[in-house]
Amino acid sequence: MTIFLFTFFLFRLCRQHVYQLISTRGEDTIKIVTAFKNKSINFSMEKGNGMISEKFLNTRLLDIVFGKTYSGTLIVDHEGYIRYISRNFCDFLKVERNEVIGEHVTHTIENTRMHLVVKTGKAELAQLQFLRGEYVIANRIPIIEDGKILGAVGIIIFRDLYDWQKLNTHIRHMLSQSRFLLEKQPRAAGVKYMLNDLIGSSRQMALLKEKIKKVARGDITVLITGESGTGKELVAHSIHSSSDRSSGPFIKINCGAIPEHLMESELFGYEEGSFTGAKKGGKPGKFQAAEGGTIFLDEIGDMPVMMQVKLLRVLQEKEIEPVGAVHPKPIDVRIIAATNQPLKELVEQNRFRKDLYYRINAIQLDIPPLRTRAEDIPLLARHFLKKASSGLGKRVTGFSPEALSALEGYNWPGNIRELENAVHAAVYMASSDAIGLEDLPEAIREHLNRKKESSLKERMEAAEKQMIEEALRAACFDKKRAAKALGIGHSTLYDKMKKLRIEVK
Ligand SMILES: Nc1ncnc2c1ncn2[C@@H]1O[C@H](COP(=O)(O)OP(=O)(O)OP(=O)(O)O)[C@@H](O)[C@H]1O
Repeated sequence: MTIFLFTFFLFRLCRQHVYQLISTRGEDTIKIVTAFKNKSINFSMEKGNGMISEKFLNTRLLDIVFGKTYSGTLIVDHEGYIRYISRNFCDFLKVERNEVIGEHVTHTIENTRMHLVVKTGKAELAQLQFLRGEYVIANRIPIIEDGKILGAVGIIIFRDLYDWQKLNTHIRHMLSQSRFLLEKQPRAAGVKYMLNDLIGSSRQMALLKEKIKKVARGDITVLITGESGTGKELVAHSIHSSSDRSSGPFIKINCGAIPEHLMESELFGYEEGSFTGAKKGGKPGKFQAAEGGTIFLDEIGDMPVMMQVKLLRVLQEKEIEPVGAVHPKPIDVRIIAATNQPLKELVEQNRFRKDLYYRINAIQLDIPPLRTRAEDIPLLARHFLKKASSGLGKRVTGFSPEALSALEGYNWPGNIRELENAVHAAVYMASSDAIGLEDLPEAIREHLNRKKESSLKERMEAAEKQMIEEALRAACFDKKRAAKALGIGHSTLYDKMKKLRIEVK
């Protein structure tokens, strides 16, 4: 609602300008006929060839109309060349007007889309634009006469810098609030993701989604395995939100992050007076908080052995024993566990209880590392690009082919988390609407360079091998003659044949 009102306010502000222009009818230069009704401005010129030129723009008049407002105005012609720019816009951009008139808009204004609006003929209203390190609100309206695009008017809204910074903070806050509300509304406590949030079209991902749907139905304990950053937590959320418990809570515990001496009370709660410093009335634990829902035990491999015994009891008896309680309490909670450690090896090293391992391992969902499903990378990268660009209010809409192929060729030791962070950082760095190779993190570019170097080396070796084999054949496999024909010494030929694994029967 707040965003709507805000946008409406900006919209009115721009409309006001256009009406001011309309009221200037009768000037011998431009007659502006209609305004925002069709999301475009129709200019009708009393003189001229239908193209916008300085001759037909009364700069003085436009300065009077636009000069004293809190918005910057720009007019480009049908090719995107600047024909008019208001003084306050020049001040904001820190450019001289006479230097930018006649320049292409892309040379003067970062992240502009005016040159695209004159191509599409479609208005873009109340868009966030990142300009000189700040967000501005931009309205870009094509100028159309008799169905022909003559140019476009761009209006950016700003006040003085201090006011603008306040507005900027306000917008960021509103954006994060609206996202938070949208995401939160349909989901139960603690639930962040649904099955649809699991992006990936590879065969492995399709199988995984099928398995999630199957296991979601019952109450059976599930063990999710996979390298760090592959999406184990996301899968746990998806199981919960696809299950009959989806309206119940989803409680996550990181078993590696809770100090051992606090774990029991954290998980099962405590009764009043059970230890010095215990709260009056006691305190419920995470299991009680998850009643009717799901508890997600992340990094279960890090759970202390003593706690493993207690957890096994919960699984078998479906009851918990809060610290200091006289009687156990029944509990209705589904358990999902996850680990990136080889639990079987931990069992062999007596660091994980065998009975608990068999109890939780009945259904195991293994998430494959990203490097084994490169076909998911473009889809994921575009998903994270959309997320990052809307979060940062920056219009970055795609990847250059080189950048995309570098992402596909990288080995992603940090898996999807690393890809998400890489795309986020690249959106920050991007200076056009497509992420280029130069915007990607150094690790990815270095990996690409190493691959290029090694492929050059491989190709050189292959060519060398071919030449030696040909020389050997031509010399009827007489090595001395072949070496002479190649212009190298006898022993050098031997070394090369050994290195390149060339065998002569
Ligand atoms: N298939 C996917 N589609 C979209 N986003 C994903 C996918 N898998 C993982 N992510 C995102 O990647 C990030 C890491 O995922 P998550 O925390 O679930 O990984 P994890 O395996 O639990 O990691 P760790 O073992 O380090 O705890 C999260 O931001 C998550 O939203």
